[in-house]
Amino acid sequence: MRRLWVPHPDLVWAPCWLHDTIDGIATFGTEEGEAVEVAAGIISGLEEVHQQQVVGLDDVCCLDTVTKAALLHTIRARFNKQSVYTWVSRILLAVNPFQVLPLYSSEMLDKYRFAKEAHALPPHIFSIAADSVSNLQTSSRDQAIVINGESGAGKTESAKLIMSFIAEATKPDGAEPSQSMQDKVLRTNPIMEAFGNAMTVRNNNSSRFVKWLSFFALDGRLMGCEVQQYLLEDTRVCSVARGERSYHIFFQVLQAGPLLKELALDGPECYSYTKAGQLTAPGVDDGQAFEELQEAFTSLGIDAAMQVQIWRVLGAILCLGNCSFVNEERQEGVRLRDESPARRAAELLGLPPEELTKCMLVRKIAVGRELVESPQREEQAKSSRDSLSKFIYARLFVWAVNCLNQTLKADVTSRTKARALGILDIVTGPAGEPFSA
Ligand SMILES: Nc1ncnc2c1ncn2[C@@H]1O[C@H](COP(=O)(O)OP(=O)(O)OP(=O)(O)O)[C@@H](O)[C@H]1O
Repeated sequence: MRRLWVPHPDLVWAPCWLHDTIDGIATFGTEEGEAVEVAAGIISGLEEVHQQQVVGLDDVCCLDTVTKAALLHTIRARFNKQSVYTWVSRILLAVNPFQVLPLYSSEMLDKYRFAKEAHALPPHIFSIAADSVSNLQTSSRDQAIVINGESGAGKTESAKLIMSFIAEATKPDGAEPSQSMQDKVLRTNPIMEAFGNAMTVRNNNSSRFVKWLSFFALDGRLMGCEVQQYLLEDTRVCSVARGERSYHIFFQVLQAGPLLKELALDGPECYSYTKAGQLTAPGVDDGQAFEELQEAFTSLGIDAAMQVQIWRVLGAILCLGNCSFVNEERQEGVRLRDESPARRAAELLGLPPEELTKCMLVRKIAVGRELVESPQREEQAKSSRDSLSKFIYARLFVWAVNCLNQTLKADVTSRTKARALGILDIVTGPAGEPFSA
């Protein structure tokens, strides 16, 4: 009986046995006994199934004949056995299991860490990490890992697993975990996620920026690390699509009762920027995340007083979002409908309220060498308000990243001699289009 790759409504391609062809209709049967009918005319264009293509080989490049169907089925057959990783030569394909699998224990980490040839072991994210660490230690060349996929594919989780591996594999013997550079590196995660992640319809903890992380190692020891962020989706500060949420950090701050009292802030249902979207994100515990964020800041040298300054800036952005405008009577321009949100925003930022208000109500135009002020219309005032909020948020994010880098940086002499290992976490669209903010 012939066995062919047949178009399937759910599986896209399925390996099927040809049973019969009657009146121009070919009837196939899947391995599970499901009947699949296709027009007999297409049979001549279908590929033969080779046994090797259905067993779920570790490496797609070991297939004698690689077709889209064979590639897809290999990954599917492996996934069904809870093997979420597959090699394509030295590229690792990872399928998000959306469940905790027993794949990342310390025993597993050690298995890859101490293997002579990690690539010879079953495909695993630790194998990629082990390879790059070993190359970092033995070769004179810098290393880079590119993690790429759609939103929700598991890039951030993969990056975190690689970071944990690197932290463990480069830890000096006997180092106190809580004081080590390794621990500091891992502590960047809650901070980057609080400022740069948000709930979207595809992922409740979606990174809304591109992250480049560089580790610097000298003689196999981690000397420092640097985080760079690009293309933060700043529009999310002011507006979100249906079913989505603004950045986690706003909701983390707004759930902290005593802090709200201290800063005279209210819950997320009281601010235009937060109430425009979802107030909670399933699976995201804002309270716990806020505790982790505070611990991370503290351990990276950003003390409680500085943290309050950060919460004040965030509070100010929320208050700015509550500013609305009405047309002036009998003259051009608009005024604030209610002055209290702008006044509160100014207080939190430590600015004169009239200066902050002017940024929204008045436009400055350069005429020759002079700056001329002209009153704004309502839409223009709203746009200025939102631009200001986005600008402040983006600057705060940059500032937080710079603070992390100050704590994590290797000194210049060791850095010039050190080798670098970079990790790029970048999203692509469904058809592999590059990211755009
Ligand atoms: N290896 C894994 N094991 C278990 N669950 C995982 C794994 N990878 C991802 N997930 C689950 O999938 C969710 C989405 O993963 P992740 O945030 O890493 O996606 P992403 O590709 O970074 O998305 P985005 O581009 O939107 O940031 C995680 O919150 C987690 O629940």
